[in-house]
Amino acid sequence: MALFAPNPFFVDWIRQQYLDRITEFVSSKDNSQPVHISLHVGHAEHTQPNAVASAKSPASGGSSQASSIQAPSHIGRPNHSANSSFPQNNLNAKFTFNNFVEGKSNQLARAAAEQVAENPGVSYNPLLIYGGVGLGKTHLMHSVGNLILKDKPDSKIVYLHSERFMANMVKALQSNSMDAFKNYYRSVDALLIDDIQFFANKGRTQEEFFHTFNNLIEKNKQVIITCDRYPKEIEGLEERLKSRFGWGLTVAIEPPDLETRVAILMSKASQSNIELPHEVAFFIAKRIRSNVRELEGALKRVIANAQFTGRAITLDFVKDALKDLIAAQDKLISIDNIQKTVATYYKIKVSDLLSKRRSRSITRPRQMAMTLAKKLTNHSLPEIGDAFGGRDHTTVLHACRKIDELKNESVDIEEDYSNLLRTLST
Ligand SMILES: Nc1ncnc2c1ncn2[C@@H]1O[C@H](COP(=O)(O)OP(=O)(O)OP(=O)(O)O)[C@@H](O)[C@H]1O
Repeated sequence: MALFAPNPFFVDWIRQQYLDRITEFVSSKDNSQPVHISLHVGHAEHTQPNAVASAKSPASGGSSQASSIQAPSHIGRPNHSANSSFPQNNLNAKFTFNNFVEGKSNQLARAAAEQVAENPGVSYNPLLIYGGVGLGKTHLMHSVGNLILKDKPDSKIVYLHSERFMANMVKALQSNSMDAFKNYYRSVDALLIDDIQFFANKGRTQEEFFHTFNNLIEKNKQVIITCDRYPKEIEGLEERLKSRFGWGLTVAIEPPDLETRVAILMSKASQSNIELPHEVAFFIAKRIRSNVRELEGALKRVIANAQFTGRAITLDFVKDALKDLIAAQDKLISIDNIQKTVATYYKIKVSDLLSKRRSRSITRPRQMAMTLAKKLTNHSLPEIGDAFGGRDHTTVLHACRKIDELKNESVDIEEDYSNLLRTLST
């Protein structure tokens, strides 16, 4: 026996809430053979000639069309207008593990995401990926969803931005359909929710998400969350949520290093069937350091310009095509800017960084600032030394080595480095 409903949401909702009771009801009318009821989207009279029952949308009154079997009158119905806005089957098929370029900066996040995709609800739950804008958090999230779907095509995977969760909730509140809202989000196999920082200071949304989250985790349904910073740093996010986010695994994505940026450019170019000379990829990657989205934007601009003018993609051509973008980037991350950011972070003065003072409280921030200047600007070691009160290039080299070493030994230094890198790169 087949039951029809007007949309996938309604089908899910009936399955979750009423299928057992409907089956029981139908069996009690006809106990000559076991009753199996399947649920479909559509209308019995249009789609399946041999169907015997059709659950109608609330607007149409809900009576059975193709047979005398009536849905029990106590079955409530969700508000249709609110439901139609719930996201479903909305993964971006373009984002997969295959086209996600791995580098040191995203290795851990990628490995964790792959684990989750292979064992949803079991490995790490929730999986929380955080990092600056345009670094591939959403890409990884969709990759997990796409892989789960490939293995289990019937899974209900819902991806949505935190703002959409809030908007759906507000709509449900307005239309008196909170039960439908709750049922929908608590019936998924995996909930992928992007940019959770938008929940800051939204008490009611956090409350609702808290219960949805608990419900899903209790049922071993996978939750994946992304955030633009370490969640504990979000002001206005309830402690109980922050602590729950830490139940599973929290992984960072850092801005990619030069080699990874080159690899990403080569990969994106080849996806667009463009042969990108290696020196050109290297040039773009060296100049555009902020994030992968910017990198992709630069490449798209180069490709469009080349196609428009019919010119070959040479180094000179690219320098010209990207000159304003590169000037803007250079302005954004200057040694000056790095010194100011580092001084503010460690609550010292910029003049301390440039001074001859050798106390630990000044030396470490100075070494950190030099290391960041080396990583984020195109200045040479002597230029950086000069900018730090006329120091020698070997001092800068020593600073870079020292910070690299300390990053492996001290969680605090590692965290300082990541925080500063993120602040400066976004
Ligand atoms: N390692 C990578 N390999 C291939 N493409 C990448 C990689 N990292 C990021 N990208 C691409 O960069 C673009 C931006 O990535 P994405 O939207 O996932 O960033 P995000 O971290 O979610 O940023 P936001 O916080 O702004 O939402 C996407 O087109 C994505 O495919």
